[in-house]
Amino acid sequence: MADILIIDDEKAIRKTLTEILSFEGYKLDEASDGEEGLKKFKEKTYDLVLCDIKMPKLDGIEFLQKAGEINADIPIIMISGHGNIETAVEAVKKGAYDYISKPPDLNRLLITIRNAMERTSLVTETKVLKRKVSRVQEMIGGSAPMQKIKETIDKVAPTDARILITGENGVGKELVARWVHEKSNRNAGPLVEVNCAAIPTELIESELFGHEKGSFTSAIKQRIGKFEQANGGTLFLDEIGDMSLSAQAKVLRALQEGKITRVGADKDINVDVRVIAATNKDLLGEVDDKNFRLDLYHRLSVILIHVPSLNDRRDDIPMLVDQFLEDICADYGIVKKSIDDDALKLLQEYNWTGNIRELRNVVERLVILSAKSITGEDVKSYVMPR
Ligand SMILES: Nc1ncnc2c1ncn2[C@@H]1O[C@H](COP(=O)(O)OP(=O)(O)OP(=O)(O)O)[C@@H](O)[C@H]1O
Repeated sequence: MADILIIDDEKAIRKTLTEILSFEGYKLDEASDGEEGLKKFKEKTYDLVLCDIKMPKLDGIEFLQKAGEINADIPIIMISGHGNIETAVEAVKKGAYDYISKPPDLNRLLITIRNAMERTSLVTETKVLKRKVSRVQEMIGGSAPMQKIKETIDKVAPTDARILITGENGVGKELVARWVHEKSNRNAGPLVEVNCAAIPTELIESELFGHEKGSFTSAIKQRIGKFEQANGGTLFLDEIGDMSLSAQAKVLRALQEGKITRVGADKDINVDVRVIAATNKDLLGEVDDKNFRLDLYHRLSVILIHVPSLNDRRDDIPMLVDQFLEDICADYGIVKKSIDDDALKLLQEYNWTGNIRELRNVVERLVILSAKSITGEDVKSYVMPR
């Protein structure tokens, strides 16, 4: 059932609108001036607002502007008296969905409300679709470390420099790699990803370099490897710290000579590939333990980008929460829920694993279990301290 907020200083108008709309099955809240209206608007996510233009304290136009800064997705319909049709038209230009005149005409009122709600669901649908077709997800975060990462990406992306991205699980290493590719001159070429930890040691060479038919028992047909697939583009070697020493030797050769050989073949193939690698391990420690080749480390780490854990960039949490709220509510096909300052503060102070997926899961849980506005109490009940 849709929630509507009526803001009008005339009690009689509020009463009439409430009667008509509750009869139609809407749930109503009332406010008697713009200031009270704004307070309610902040506390709860409405599906629609009906707002008078001329009111004490905060007038309709000011309300429209402030509400737009809080949540621009909620349609606002202005209620205009005789003397202020021009202002109502101006309000529509400034983003109001439409206006109705006083005294409200029943049919026009209901049709306008229904159309506005339909538009909201279209807007939500469009957002979901846009997100699905957009190539790379936005990298959220204005904290000092994130700003530095974004600056580094801008500087190094257009060069062909190899990059080693370090950081714990789920901190956004892959996203960094995607943005480097997107902002590089190779963005028309492919971005091919290999998760070195997920491939059994004995198959990694064939995965990276391909193989000829019959080169080993299960090689029933010829196969093109990831290096070849990434030709003209970028190869993202994720979890490089888990690669076997023999595969490391071959990767090193590919990087040194720009050539690869398919398993079981005797001729070389030239490849033009930019390599970006990522790891959650301390690679130099792995070198000390003789699990990783120092010469390969040097080849890969021309540029080093370290992505810090979420706990080391808590300033980004409110922005991430806001983005996740938007994404998750859009996925569920509901109007974006709001979150109050107490809840945000608790999330900002929480002891995270550092993995951004954990934050997303928590926001999803809060969206499912909380009312339209997520409060500090919700966080206390649904997000258990670890
Ligand atoms: N700055 C960010 N803004 C928005 N979403 C982000 C950000 N960083 C990471 N994410 C999201 O968090 C999730 C984990 O990110 P990603 O896969 O890039 O991390 P990773 O460090 O490569 O993880 P893993 O170590 O598991 O390979 C993804 O869904 C990603 O889109």
